Amino acid sequence: MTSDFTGLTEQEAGRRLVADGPNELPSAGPRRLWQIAFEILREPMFGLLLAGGAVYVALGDLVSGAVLMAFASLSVSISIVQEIRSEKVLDALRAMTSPRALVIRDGRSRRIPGREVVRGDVVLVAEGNRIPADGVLLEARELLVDESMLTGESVAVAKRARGSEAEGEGLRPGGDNIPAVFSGSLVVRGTGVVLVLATGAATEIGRIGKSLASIDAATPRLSLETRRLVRLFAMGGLLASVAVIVTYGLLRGSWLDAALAGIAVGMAMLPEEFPLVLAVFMTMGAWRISQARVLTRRATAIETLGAATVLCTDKTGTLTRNQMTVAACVPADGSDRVQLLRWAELACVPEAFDPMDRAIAQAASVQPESRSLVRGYGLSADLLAVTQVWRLPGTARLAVAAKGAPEAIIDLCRLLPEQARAVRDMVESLGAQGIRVLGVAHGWSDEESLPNSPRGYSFQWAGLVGLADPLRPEVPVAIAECLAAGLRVVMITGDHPTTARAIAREAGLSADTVLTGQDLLGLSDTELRTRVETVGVFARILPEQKLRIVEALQARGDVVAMTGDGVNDAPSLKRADIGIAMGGRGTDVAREASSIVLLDDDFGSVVRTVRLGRRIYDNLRKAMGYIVAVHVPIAGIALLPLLTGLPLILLPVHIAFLEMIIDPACSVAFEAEHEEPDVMTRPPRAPDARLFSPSMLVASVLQGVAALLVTSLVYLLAVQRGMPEDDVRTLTFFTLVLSNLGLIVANRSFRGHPFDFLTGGNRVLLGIQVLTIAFLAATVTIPPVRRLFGFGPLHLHDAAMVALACSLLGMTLALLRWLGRRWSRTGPLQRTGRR
Ligand SMILES: Nc1ncnc2c1ncn2[C@@H]1O[C@H](COP(=O)(O)OP(=O)(O)OP(=O)(O)O)[C@@H](O)[C@H]1O
Ligand SMILES: [Cu+]
Repeated sequence: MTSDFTGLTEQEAGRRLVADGPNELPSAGPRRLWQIAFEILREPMFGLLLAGGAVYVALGDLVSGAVLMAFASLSVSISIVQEIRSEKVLDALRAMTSPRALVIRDGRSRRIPGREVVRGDVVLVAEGNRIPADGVLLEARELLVDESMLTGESVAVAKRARGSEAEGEGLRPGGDNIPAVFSGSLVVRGTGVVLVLATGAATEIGRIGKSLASIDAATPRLSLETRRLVRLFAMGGLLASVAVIVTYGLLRGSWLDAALAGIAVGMAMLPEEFPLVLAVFMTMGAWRISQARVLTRRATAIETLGAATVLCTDKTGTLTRNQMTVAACVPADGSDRVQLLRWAELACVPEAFDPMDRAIAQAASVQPESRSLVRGYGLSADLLAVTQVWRLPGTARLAVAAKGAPEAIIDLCRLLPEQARAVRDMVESLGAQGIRVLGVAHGWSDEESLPNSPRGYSFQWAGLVGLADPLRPEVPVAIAECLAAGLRVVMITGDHPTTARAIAREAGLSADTVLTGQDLLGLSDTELRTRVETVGVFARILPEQKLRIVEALQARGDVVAMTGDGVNDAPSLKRADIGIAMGGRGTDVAREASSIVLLDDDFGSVVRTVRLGRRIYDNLRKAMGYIVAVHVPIAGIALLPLLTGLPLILLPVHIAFLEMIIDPACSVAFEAEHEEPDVMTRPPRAPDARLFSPSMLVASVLQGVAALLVTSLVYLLAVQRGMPEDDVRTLTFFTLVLSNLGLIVANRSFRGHPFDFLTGGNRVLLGIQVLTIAFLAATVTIPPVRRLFGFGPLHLHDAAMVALACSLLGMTLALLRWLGRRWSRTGPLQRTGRR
């Protein structure tokens, strides 16, 4: 049918694309620069920096005021650059999720992004597609479309081809049997050829102004958890800062100094890094995953992936290549291979792109003839067979051909028990070699009485056709990796149990227990729940039954990842904790129901994504742990002088300096951290494990307290030795900055070597460490900078003291790490998921 249309030329299409604009709905779109800037300027940290600057100016210290302003604008610029980068990433991902359209241009069919469809394009639509634009139907074959998106009416409507050139213009959605289709509606069944009349905002859906949401950027659980913690810290910071201003003002009388001290405390305790880190990790994570040719449609997927305990995978196309060849033919008695293949070919949908049909057409190598299709019967839940009725040249009667699951064809042919047994034996022996077996039947019919079901014809057995579909080469390794990572892999297929088992064995799955769709019917939900624990292969499963399997697994506490591609898979993909759609083979419906799309349908990508998901989650925890830890000594050193009446150390400039290290360290440096050696050998994280678990908070606070103790020790010793205030500040601040670097190192790896960034393990981190030390050196060697920070000279024995203190801290942190690891090996941290 496609050969009847030539469509537009590429040049013409290009011209129209420029003239009419892309086929997109005006959406919220990417945020503009000023919006990003405005959001950043609303951050309380920026307000504190400004207030600090104002107080310095009021004190007559213009230089410090200006420096604080400079820090403020620097941190705003960094944030803006970061945000623009994330916008770009999200934009690129959005473009990839936009549905594709199969158009005919220059007489050839080509798959293009939906946004490039133009007026006048000829688009082929099939079951599972979203209609990319408004248009009139040139052809329609059993076409049924769901227009609920536009009409709110949930019953799918039938469509027909237009009767004349004039028909089709000005039609509105809704109403049965009209020859027009509309952008955003969904093909539920059948196929059609659409001539596009309107695109983008000119479509019906564009006029309503609805948008097809593509990426859902929400991270409910993580962001909720983070928001709660931020609120807690912010309240604490606010209270502390007010308390400081009041007590300082009352005790020492100088209210401007009091304000500076209060602002410093506020800055020290403000947890502005949490949301920053979450945003950076989620966008960078989506980007990293897209590098593995996998698209995340929901940011939550990254989080959930690491917790998955069961992976339900389909067989054809995911574990196997979906490249079929006819590997065996068993014709009926008195017939031959040529006749069998000829009937098998007649049982195929014309111009099919189903690999089975293609393989059969190729093996049959039929000559073109002037046959015409009279009627077709598709696969249905109660009859796994496809039947076609043809008018052939030279015969008055109609030829009927059917092919499908052998049981279904046996049923259609009403074979005698012993004949049926012989067929089943043959199916078993072919299936045991991993070959998919189809039964073929043929018959003749008289014109007048075409029945509503294939069962209404009288069929003769034609034989069996075996199709080989080899395993993808990467599958056994990928499956072994999943198993090592504590991820049980279960096959769910529509194929025959014997074939399914053979392929499962080859892939390295446990195939000892096979449950069929028939068995499933006889099981109650409770029985199924106990059975799913041991079943490795589900065979002859109807897509609708997948939902029951997913629910049974979830009822046992499993976190289920599940692959799928068909329209009927959508409910189970949606229900699964992580729905994985095939980007190449999959329908738009399946994609929209999934949280992850594999762009090249490669099973190996699932494993790579699990691995990345675990790494991202690990790094997120490390970053969050570091942020908690580092604020303890900063807040402590800001408050200590106020409690003891000793000289003040930290002014807003110092906090700004510290934040300049902390921000990039916790976001980009931790994000770039490489994976733990055991990412894929440890069991999945418990599904209810919190990002901020009490044990993690305790560990971080302990680290922070260690840093605070060491820094206070230096501070108190310096005071006690009667050093001038500037010298005390220098010593203390140096210790604080170096402890900060120590805390980064201590948190960057759970198990790996903490110092391997020195050898190139994490360049970003190395850069940050080097810059920090350089800047620190500048604060004592360049006199104006030194004055700005209120530092004295750093003598050799002072430096030795700092070094000593820092080594002490290093040892304490190493001890804490060791203790933490021991505890996590034996203690409650070692969770293996509910099983
Ligand atoms: N185009 C077709 N022509 C004839 N029979 C078909 C066709 N498609 C499917 N069948 C029959 O229906 C059965 C179930 O098909 P279904 O598409 O549900 O799963 P599958 O392709 O076998 O495997 P998987 O679920 O792993 O993708 C097939 O095993 C086959 O016997
Ligand atoms: Cu901070």
